[in-house]
Amino acid sequence: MKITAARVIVTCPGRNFVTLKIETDQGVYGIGDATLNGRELPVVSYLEDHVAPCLIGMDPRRIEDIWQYLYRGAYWRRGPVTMRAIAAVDVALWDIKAKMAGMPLYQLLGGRSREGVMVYGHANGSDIAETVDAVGQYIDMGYKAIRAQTGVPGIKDAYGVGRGKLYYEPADAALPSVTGWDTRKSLNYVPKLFEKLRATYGFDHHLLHDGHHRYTPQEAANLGKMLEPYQLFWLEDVTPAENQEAFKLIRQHTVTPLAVGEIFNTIWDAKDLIQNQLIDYIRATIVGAGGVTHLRRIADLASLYQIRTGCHGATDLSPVTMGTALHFDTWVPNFGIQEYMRHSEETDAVFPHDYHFADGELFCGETPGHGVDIDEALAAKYPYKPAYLPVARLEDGTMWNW
Ligand SMILES: O=C(O)C(=O)C[C@H](O)[C@H](O)CO
Ligand SMILES: [Mg+2]
Repeated sequence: MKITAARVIVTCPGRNFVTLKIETDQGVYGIGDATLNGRELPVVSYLEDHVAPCLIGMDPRRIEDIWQYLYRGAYWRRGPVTMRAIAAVDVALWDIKAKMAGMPLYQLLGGRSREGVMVYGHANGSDIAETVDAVGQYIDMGYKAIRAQTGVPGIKDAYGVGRGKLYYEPADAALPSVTGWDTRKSLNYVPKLFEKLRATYGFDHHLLHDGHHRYTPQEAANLGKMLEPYQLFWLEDVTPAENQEAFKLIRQHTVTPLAVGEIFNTIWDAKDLIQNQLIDYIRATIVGAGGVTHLRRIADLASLYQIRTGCHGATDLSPVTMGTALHFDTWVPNFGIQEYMRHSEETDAVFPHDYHFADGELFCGETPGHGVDIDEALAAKYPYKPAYLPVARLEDGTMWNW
């Protein structure tokens, strides 16, 4: 069996997606996602110019060997561009293998560990009152877990506060828009949101919050401590994770569970945090961390330390990643939760899929493969449109972490 073509499809049904389609001499094809939000085109070139020529003629059943060929063979290891390209190939090959086996992907991984996959949705508002209402709407829709982000008086466009309730999309401008940040104002305001949420809805639902890399380790520890009475499911990316020693300080001061990893690319980014038990949830996902083959290794390492998975699932991860992640989540023994930001109707139409939402959970389908396809004719109607993530500045103009 041989790979005959590896084509990259770029489409923008409301936002940009980069998709790889691998075709074989037996008529079976596989689909993988390679989207890198705000920096899409280098991955297109990496795949078209440097990966596709090597794949032609290879045996698509040799998933592990092809993964090692692309990882070791590039010499230049790791990084978001390389690892997204590898992820796209890996997912397309798992799709092919599962289709050939006539099985849904989770069966090849080891079979079902659970029926549905608990997801969390994004509730946001411009202030506490609006965010409390938004959380109520998610509770009414059946969600068991909700991430709450509020605008903060005096901060321009705080992270996580979108315009619509269900379809938040941060990459919204042809050049990066400038948002604001003020740690003092945020530390004064965010705990009040969770106080109000628990007073309004009680403690039956899981609540989550994303610090989006904004706080220093000391401020992060302070926030974690202030949030303890509200029993969060997790506090995410509360400080940047380049210096992983920083998490020791946070850990010493708070029992609020910590989640990190949506920007991690490999097991090497996560290894020290996992082995030192400095986090509770690992957020790496299929498209970011080298596909199913590599994410499985990260999850297995995490399981040794009772750390659970919480795959990134923002809208910049295409339905191909979401579908594949759901098969992964259905199998992985140390599953924690899956992020679920809904895609727009246009995106769902370009990527027909068999997963569905019910009662706060997502369910992968039983179609052989990962269950997500691409309608190429429809995709062609939505050409690539430059879109950037915002940047953040402090009041005095200093650049900060968005
Ligand atoms: O979903 C989250 O937790 C995020 O932090 C979303 C990211 O900002 C988004 O995926 C960046 O492209
Ligand atoms: Mg996040």
